[in-house]
Amino acid sequence: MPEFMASLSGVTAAYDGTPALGGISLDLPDNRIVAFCGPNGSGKSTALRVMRGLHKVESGEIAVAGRALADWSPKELARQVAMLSQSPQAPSDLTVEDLVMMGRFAHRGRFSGPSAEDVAACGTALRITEMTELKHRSIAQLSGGQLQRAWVAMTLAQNAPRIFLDEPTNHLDVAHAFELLDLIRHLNRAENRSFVIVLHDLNMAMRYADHVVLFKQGEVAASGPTQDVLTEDAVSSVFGISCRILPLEGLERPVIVSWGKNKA
Ligand SMILES: Nc1ncnc2c1ncn2[C@@H]1O[C@H](COP(=O)(O)OP(=O)(O)OP(=O)(O)O)[C@@H](O)[C@H]1O
Repeated sequence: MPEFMASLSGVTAAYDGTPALGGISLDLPDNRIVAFCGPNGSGKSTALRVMRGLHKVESGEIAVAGRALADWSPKELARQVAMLSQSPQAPSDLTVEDLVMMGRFAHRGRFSGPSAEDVAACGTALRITEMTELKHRSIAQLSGGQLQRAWVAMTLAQNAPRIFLDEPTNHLDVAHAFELLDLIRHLNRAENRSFVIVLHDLNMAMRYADHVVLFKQGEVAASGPTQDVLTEDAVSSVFGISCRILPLEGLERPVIVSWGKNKA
């Protein structure tokens, strides 16, 4: 088993010549929940996309599961890493069940129908995301949070050992956000699946992540075990806000309290 689910060395990336990643180096531990945190536009999504081979790097090296990204075939990589991007698109007349079945593309032959294994994987993904009752509904007729859960189900149906999720709690109410993160923790602890999750809620990152990468302006400001990275100084300096990190009785990890840019 590889030590790192992904390693980046001196990776630069750009959009139409404008830099988005300025030479980042990272080793992301395998079998862990890794959170990417940082301000808007700091490079979190771009880092995920280059790690999944969806955006070309300008320079630098990337390895996934101990093997250079360029050495994976697209289908092999899809079996290895499932990714949910921030604003995924699909035809609106698809049903939830059709969408989730799309997650099985890496396991299916070009002209073959779904196998018993495909059907079982989709059934499990629908059940664990609580979408079974809505499986016949068209995706155009879902609420924002239901649609997000349908996309998460599609990503989980891929049954990849490594899963990248870009803001998976988008549109979810607080209870469903906790449920999703509990599910991620269960899939990590019970099935050894590795996750990289982009999270804006620092308290969610504090509670659920084993490892945090803090991005700032296309650079890595800090990367390491959650409580070593999410310190008052680091959060204040990366986000430009005042905060305190306080223990709360009954919780294993402390909570981050911020009152914005002003001093108390
Ligand atoms: N498709 C694109 N075309 C041009 N520039 C882009 C594109 N996507 C991102 N960028 C730019 O690249 C930089 C990094 O963006 P990225 O989406 O990686 O940041 P992020 O940390 O994920 O942001 P957010 O928290 O807002 O989702 C930003 O300056 C952004 O404007």
